[in-house]
Amino acid sequence: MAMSEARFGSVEDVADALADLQEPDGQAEAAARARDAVLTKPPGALGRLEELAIWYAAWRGDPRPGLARPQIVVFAGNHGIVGQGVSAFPAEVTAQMVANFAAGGAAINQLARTFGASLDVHPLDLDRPTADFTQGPAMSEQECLAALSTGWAAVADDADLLVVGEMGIGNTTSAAALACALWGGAAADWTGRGTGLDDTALSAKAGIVSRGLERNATLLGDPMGALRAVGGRELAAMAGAILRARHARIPVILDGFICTAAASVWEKARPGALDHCVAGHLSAEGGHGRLLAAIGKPPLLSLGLRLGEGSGAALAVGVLQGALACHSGMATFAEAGVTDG
Ligand SMILES: O=C(O)c1ccc[n+]([C@@H]2O[C@H](COP(=O)([O-])O)[C@@H](O)[C@H]2O)c1
Ligand SMILES: Cc1cc2nc[nH]c2cc1C
Repeated sequence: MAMSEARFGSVEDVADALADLQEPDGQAEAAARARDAVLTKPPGALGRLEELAIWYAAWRGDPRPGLARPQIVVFAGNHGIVGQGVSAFPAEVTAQMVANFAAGGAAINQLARTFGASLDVHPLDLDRPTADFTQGPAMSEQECLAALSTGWAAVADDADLLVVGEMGIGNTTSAAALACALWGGAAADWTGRGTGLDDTALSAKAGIVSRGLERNATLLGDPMGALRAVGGRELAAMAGAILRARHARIPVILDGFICTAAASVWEKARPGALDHCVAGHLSAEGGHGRLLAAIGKPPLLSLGLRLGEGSGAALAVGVLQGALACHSGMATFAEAGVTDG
């Protein structure tokens, strides 16, 4: 993308976008709630599906919505921190998995097809990893803005649901550092096994997260500064896509630990900025539960997944499809001639 086309040329552009957020449609929400109350079921019997459908109706401005064009976008990035031995897999797997996505062989390809979602994959400068954040900031301001802009541009205007996912060997280390910078606590609270570290490597990883936070301390007071200091290109791109979705009133299903860490930059900068998002699932990555609690989002699913790629969120698309099929398709008590309770 030419620089002149980039959505974010400066940090001020990002602050402006965050200051100017769309809100849900209160009338559609009230009408959806009224409809939910007269559907042929005991009140509340569809549990969290009911609030889920009403939430979606409010963001779409339609009290009886369908879900026709779910879009999954996966961003891939490489991380200098991998040189410190923080992953069970080598950095080359990031590009190899991008090839696997293109060939249709990854889990997310199967899940996208299962739930009728489009799938776009954006590799971000894979042959130019971010800097090792124990040595200095992972990204320059311009690198971070370029990745945010790529994410912003990746969202289809006519999508009616967005799932953002990622692929990036080493990115659970970045996500742990970002979560710790934003939400406080000890590095070990946020550090998990990623692709499968043993106990020794896990405690070394927490030490590396801690060193990275000390090294970048001057940048961490500001959420955007934290994103560029210890994040990565795919994290910034996910954040850009999530912000664009808010501007287009496209509801978002968040995926696992890395996706949630990236999204939480906006929640920290402006509480409520993620009101258009739900948490798709609870990842097995240590720290994800704590992070979901920090942003106040209970997960829809808890299946022990720790894959990334948007996989947990893609499964939750099926839950939302079910919620909307019931909400928009069920008969009312009056229509069905069923006696109200
Ligand atoms: O989504 C999650 O919660 C999640 C948890 C653990 C690992 N991952 C995936 O595994 C990769 C990062 O793991 P690691 O060990 O290389 O930091 C990256 O490609 C992620 O998509 C993803
Ligand atoms: C094989 C593999 C597939 C992945 N998909 C998302 N993260 C991943 C990490 C690895 C190692």
